[in-house]
Amino acid sequence: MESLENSAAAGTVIVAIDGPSGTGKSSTSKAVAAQLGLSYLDTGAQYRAITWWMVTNGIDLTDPGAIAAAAGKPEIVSGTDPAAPTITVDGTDVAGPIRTQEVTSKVSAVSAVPDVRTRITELQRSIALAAEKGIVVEGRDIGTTVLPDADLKIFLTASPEARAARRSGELKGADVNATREALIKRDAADSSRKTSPLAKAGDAVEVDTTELSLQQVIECVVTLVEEKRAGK
Ligand SMILES: Nc1ncnc2c1ncn2[C@@H]1O[C@H](COP(=O)(O)OP(=O)(O)O)[C@@H](O)[C@H]1O
Ligand SMILES: Nc1ccn([C@H]2C[C@H](O)[C@@H](COP(=O)(O)OP(=O)(O)O)O2)c(=O)n1
Repeated sequence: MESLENSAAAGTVIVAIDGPSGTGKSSTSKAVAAQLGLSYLDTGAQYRAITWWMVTNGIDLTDPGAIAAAAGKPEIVSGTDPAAPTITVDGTDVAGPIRTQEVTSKVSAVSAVPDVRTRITELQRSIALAAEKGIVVEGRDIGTTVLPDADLKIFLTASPEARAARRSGELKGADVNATREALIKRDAADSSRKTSPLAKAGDAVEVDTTELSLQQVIECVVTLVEEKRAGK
């Protein structure tokens, strides 16, 4: 891999934002990238896209060997404009289909398979290297594994209750308790997998968003990026 420090030296900034589901990673990352003129990458969307392809192609998702054998097949392309992020699989726009309940319930099993992670991690690093002005990359293992040399690492947290309330607000009519249980189950799977689990990097700044508005979280992260840029 070409050193990501080269791009940082050229005046770009690489920001890694990790955390569990519903902590505000996507909304915060998109807004921070837009405000600072940076690219934006939703790595969860990539894991969802490969999961959608496996479901659509009838891969047995109870068999890690079958998942690994198919991991290299789909071509996943992410558009990194924070104002209009896109995701395609073999040229098909999958922005809608990757958000279904079926994909959400299966994505942890697919993303736990090492061959899937190797492939998607390579893709993520090449996208980060290509970002001329820098990039905000959000996910679960960005600060720990994908971009360990990121200029700034943020780890967002929030209580399960706050996260479930936010998510069920999005899924109209969804039961908050059921949403909460599903979130906790997915976080546990993502945190306990052997390869590159959801984890806070030792040098990440933790921001508890439970009592903060989205605007407050955005301002906090923008300030941290500006401080980094100013060399503080
Ligand atoms: N600090 C916050 N306060 C209230 N709602 C928030 C906050 N941060 C995000 N949200 C809302 O919660 C939902 C989930 O946020 P999202 O950014 O998708 O989280 P994640 O990417 O971590 O899963 C969205 O509807 C978003 O608008
Ligand atoms: N860097 C990443 C990003 C996501 N994943 C996996 C684990 C997550 O449960 C799924 C979906 O991620 P996504 O960020 O879309 O999830 P939510 O927006 O929190 O619902 O992908 C991962 O393993 N590594």
